[in-house]
Amino acid sequence: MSSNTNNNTNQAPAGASAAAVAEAVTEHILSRKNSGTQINTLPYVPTGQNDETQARMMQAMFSPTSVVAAKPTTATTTAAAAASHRQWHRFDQSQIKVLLLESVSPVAIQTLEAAGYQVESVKGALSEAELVERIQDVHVLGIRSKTKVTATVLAAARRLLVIGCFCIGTNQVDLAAASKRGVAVFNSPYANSRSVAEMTLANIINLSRQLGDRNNEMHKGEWNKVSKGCYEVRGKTLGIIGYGHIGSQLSVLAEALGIRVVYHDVIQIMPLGSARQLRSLDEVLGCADFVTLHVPETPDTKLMMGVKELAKMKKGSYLINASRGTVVDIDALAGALRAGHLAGCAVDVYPWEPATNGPLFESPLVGCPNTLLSPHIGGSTEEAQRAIGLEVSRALVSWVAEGVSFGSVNLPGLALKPLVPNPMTIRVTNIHRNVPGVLRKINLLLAEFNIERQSSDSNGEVAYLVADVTLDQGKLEDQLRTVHEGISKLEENIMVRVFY
Ligand SMILES: NC(=O)c1ccc[n+]([C@@H]2O[C@H](COP(=O)([O-])OP(=O)(O)OC[C@H]3O[C@@H](n4cnc5c(N)ncnc54)[C@H](O)[C@@H]3O)[C@@H](O)[C@H]2O)c1
Ligand SMILES: O=C(O)[C@H](O)COP(=O)(O)O
Repeated sequence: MSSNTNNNTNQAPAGASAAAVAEAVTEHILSRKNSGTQINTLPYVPTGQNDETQARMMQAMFSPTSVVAAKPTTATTTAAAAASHRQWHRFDQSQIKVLLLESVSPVAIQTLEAAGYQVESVKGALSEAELVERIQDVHVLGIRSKTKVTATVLAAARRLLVIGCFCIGTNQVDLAAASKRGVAVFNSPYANSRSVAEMTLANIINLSRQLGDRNNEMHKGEWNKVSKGCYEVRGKTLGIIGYGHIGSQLSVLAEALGIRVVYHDVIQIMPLGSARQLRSLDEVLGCADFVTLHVPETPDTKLMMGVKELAKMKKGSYLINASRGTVVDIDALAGALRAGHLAGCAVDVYPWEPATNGPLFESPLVGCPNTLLSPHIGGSTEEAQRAIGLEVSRALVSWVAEGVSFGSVNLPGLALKPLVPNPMTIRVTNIHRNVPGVLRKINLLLAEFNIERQSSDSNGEVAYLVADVTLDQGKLEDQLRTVHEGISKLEENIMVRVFY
């Protein structure tokens, strides 16, 4: 294998400095993005190259379209395999850079460090401009609900392979832009559902007994023993909007207290216990003593509780919002509370939330009667954060190290068997545009080898294919190159990675 194996036209000339090499690679990536053409760099690096070539090829290797990962060394790897792999500059897990924001659980840091990655953890969220600056060399980004990953951020994320949302919601990520760039997004779909359901139940009882107001008075030294306007929750009606993981969990807990449960959801969902699905939001608003929101942030749920909807709620009823701040018109809610139409509210999420802890919160709800405000802590329990930390960090490692997309919220989820422990078997993974004929082109490239297994699935505009392919003894280098280059050059290609 000659030292001039990288035949991309934008590569730095021989003898170029490390800085020039980095520039050349950057330029190459930009030109690809601008022109829509595909990167044609060789991601695997033959040994025995001079430092410059190594540096250049490492740069190429860590561009997002051409990472090649090696199988982690396992007990089953034979000496022959090791010898064979020694011909190549292996993908080094310690090169993977992880940026975690918003105080992600320490258990996630441990998992990612155990995988060999370089992990940087930041307490708060970052603004778009800060993230654009920080993300350029990052392969793995971990966030919670606050950090917005916009198309602009993604455009700056030249090396990004994956985003982990260490929470349920994924509305903070431009999922379509991520898919188009071959960036997988994972979340934790239900590890904090129970925590939110329990807090909502606590809020229902607290509102019904005006415990927030009594607590505030006592802290000011005021003894105010009253029963007027305070009720048991037994026999009252709870209206749940969004009967998903959280809504249905709450339904069960509430019925155990003797609360009647009705719900509204855009899809037909089997009621748990004695709960009843009503036909419309209005029907729920008209009969519930407590209305609680558990919908995702979507164009349809934006301001779904506005002036009109609040007016349709029963006089003296209560509203609880632990979903997303955009779902409720917060000025209208403050108006309904001050006018005495609503008897109270509990709010955990806001249209604007501070990026860090500190005395930064402002809201029209401050000072409203019987109003319980919490700083977006519905899912913030030790149990939930630990479970989320483990679940998401494991998904990130499986994606980076083996191309496993199962559980991805933006790419088709393929549950894959582990890599075959055969030194000649490689795993080819390819994200491509979902257009007619593309699978035929890929399979033409793979056809001359033994395909051990293959899966593919599509998800609107994007499809994902994984093939475990056994190459021929002694021809690994050439065949790897043929497969990688061939797929890279396809006009439908978004991202190709080969694991060996
Ligand atoms: N406060 C917190 O800390 C916290 C924690 C976890 C989740 N959340 C928020 O709660 C939301 C719900 O979580 P989940 O796990 O129950 O989600 P889920 O996806 O399991 O359930 C959401 C339900 O809402 C329904 N829905 C969607 N649009 C609707 C509409 N317009 N009208 C009625 N129903 C609609 C869906 O069909 C689904 O059944 C999350 O998307 C997240 O934004 C907040
Ligand atoms: O989407 C979620 O899971 C909740 O809103 C919790 O978000 P957080 O991790 O930022 O507290």
